[in-house]
Amino acid sequence: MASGTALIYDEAMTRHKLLWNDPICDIEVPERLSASYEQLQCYHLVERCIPVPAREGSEEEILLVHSSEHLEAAKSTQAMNEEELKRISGNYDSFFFHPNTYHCARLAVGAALQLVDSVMSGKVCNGMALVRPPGHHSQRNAANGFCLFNNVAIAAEYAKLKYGLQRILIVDWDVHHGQGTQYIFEEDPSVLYFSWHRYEHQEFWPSLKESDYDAVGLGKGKGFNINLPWNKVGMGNSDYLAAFFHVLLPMAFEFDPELVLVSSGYDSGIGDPEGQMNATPEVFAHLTHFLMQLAHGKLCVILEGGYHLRSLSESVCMTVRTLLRDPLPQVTGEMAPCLSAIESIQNVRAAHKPYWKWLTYEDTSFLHNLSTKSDLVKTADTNPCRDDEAKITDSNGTDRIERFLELHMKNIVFPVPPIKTATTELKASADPNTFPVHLHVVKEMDKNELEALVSDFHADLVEANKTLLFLGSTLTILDKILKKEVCSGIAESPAASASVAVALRHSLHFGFQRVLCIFVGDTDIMPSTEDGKILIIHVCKKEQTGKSSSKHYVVLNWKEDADGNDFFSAVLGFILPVAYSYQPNLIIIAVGANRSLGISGISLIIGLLQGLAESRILAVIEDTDINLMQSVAKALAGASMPHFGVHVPPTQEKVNQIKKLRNQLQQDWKMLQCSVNDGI
Ligand SMILES: NCCCNCCCCCC(=O)CS
Ligand SMILES: [Zn+2]
Repeated sequence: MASGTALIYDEAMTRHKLLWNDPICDIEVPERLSASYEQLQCYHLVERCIPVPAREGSEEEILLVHSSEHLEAAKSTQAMNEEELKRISGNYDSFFFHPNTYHCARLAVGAALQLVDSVMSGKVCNGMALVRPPGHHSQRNAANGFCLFNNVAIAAEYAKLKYGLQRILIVDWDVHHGQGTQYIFEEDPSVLYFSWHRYEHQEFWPSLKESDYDAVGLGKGKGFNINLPWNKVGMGNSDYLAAFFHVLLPMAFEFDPELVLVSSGYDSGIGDPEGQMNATPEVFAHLTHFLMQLAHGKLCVILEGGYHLRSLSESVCMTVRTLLRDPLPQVTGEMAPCLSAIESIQNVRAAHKPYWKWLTYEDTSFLHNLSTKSDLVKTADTNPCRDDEAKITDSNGTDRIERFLELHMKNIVFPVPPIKTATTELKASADPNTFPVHLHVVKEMDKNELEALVSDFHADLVEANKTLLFLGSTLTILDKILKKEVCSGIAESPAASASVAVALRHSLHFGFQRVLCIFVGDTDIMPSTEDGKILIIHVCKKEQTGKSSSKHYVVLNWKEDADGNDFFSAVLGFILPVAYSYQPNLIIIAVGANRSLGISGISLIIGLLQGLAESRILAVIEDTDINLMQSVAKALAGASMPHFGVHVPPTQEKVNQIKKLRNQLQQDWKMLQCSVNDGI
């Protein structure tokens, strides 16, 4: 399993610059690259990455996407004087040439290809390429929107050709629609393209009809082009997370890509003059973390836009830190998507319903059927999504953004230590290669220390006759986590329910305010949760007599489908949104007897929830299945997800159960919202 993060940066790409006055293009400055790199150095992240050199993309590689006319036109600019450069630049929408542009654009292409090679060869697991000029607006025959060659599109074609890949996911979180990339792949089912973008009902550049949610791809490519238009500015962290939970991630897991490329534009971040959005840098750590759960972690992040230097730099650092598998900082802001975001999410889900199994069962419907979309334009008020925060990004807000970000980044807590998973003597740990990840083995708590602890706090929970010892490993590991000596841990227990009950009580006693417990399997002990300090999600086979779900105690009846894992939609569409709404300080994953989930379902939960609680996860395992222990250890240690078997969509009755729970709880846990029809 490859490890390590590549970083590609070449100072030569700073030599493309605007030579004349052009208020549209003057934000695409060389300092975008140097400031980002300097911030990475400042956080000591450069030295933790594996440096990979850029190279010039060859003409042949550029011709994978572009016409020879386009290539020749670009090549001819190297010898031009300023007047000629200005004239040829005028042939394109929002593009400028400099004598070095062609060379820089070839380096940007080559950097992207070097990154693909580093990941596909297993030299690294993932990486980031800091490049300019950007690429996602450029088309077969035209430069556009600061872009000359489409770096990410060429990287996708290159990966298909050289590595025979058949499923590549491109995630474009830049705030502009990568129409260039859409045009290149809209008939190609081997490339799933997802883009969200400021749209404002076609008011915002590039103001294209085909940037709307109903552009789903053409011919064989139908269903493989996903456009999520933002019809208001001021979108924030919760809007972006909801878009991942309810649109991108279910499709991405069903698509099961072999490689993930990110058109990583940070003009969707706060303070950017183009985007006017409110998402803060740490959200990019969470978005990156989710994508690392796909394609065995094979992820290539390639820079596109981002024009507020401080916002750009901080977001780049958040991305690289996550690629290095550092635990994620808590995401800030109210976990509630705004109405406009939910409308867009609902519409794009409805538009894609005919093409995706997981959607087939969801009774999504268009907000307004397409003919009345014009009504939306009339109703759309021009105010940004959240008036209060939007003030931060008003025009003369530059210095105020600096101050805001200065303060915001100071308040961001980076968990220490970076991910380290502890365990006590595991039966299997004798054989090191069964645990392919480094496990920090801790000494058991000694008997009298344990007796003192239990008798003080937990005697009522532990019947006298039960051997106290089994509590030992749970409390030993929990103590290490509470004291931040380790991030996560695995404890074996012959009675998961009792161990969990004591662990929950102990955590609250320690002072944690919100503990999320996901209990998989049958259990009888369910501690009281009414004060909101504990949220239980109980995944079990059979109907729990007399226990209906409530805000802090959710029962999810799920018996995994025999021939595959259908649990994706429950994790992505329900558990993840609830967990992110709750923002726990600690997560306890317990696996009791008769677990009704497969190992991949349990690993998926751990992998996706790891972004929460600063990665503080305690796993309490009753089921001594060695494969389960191994998978849990790998997931906790941040190793990328195992390959999930065949993706089977959940049955109608399982989807109905999720829908019912979503309707029942979406007022409490607002990240569950993905349509406005349910009378929000
Ligand atoms: N009234 C005309 C306004 C034109 N604005 C063009 C902005 C291009 C932005 C391209 C970009 O950021 C790439 S990521
Ligand atoms: Zn952009």
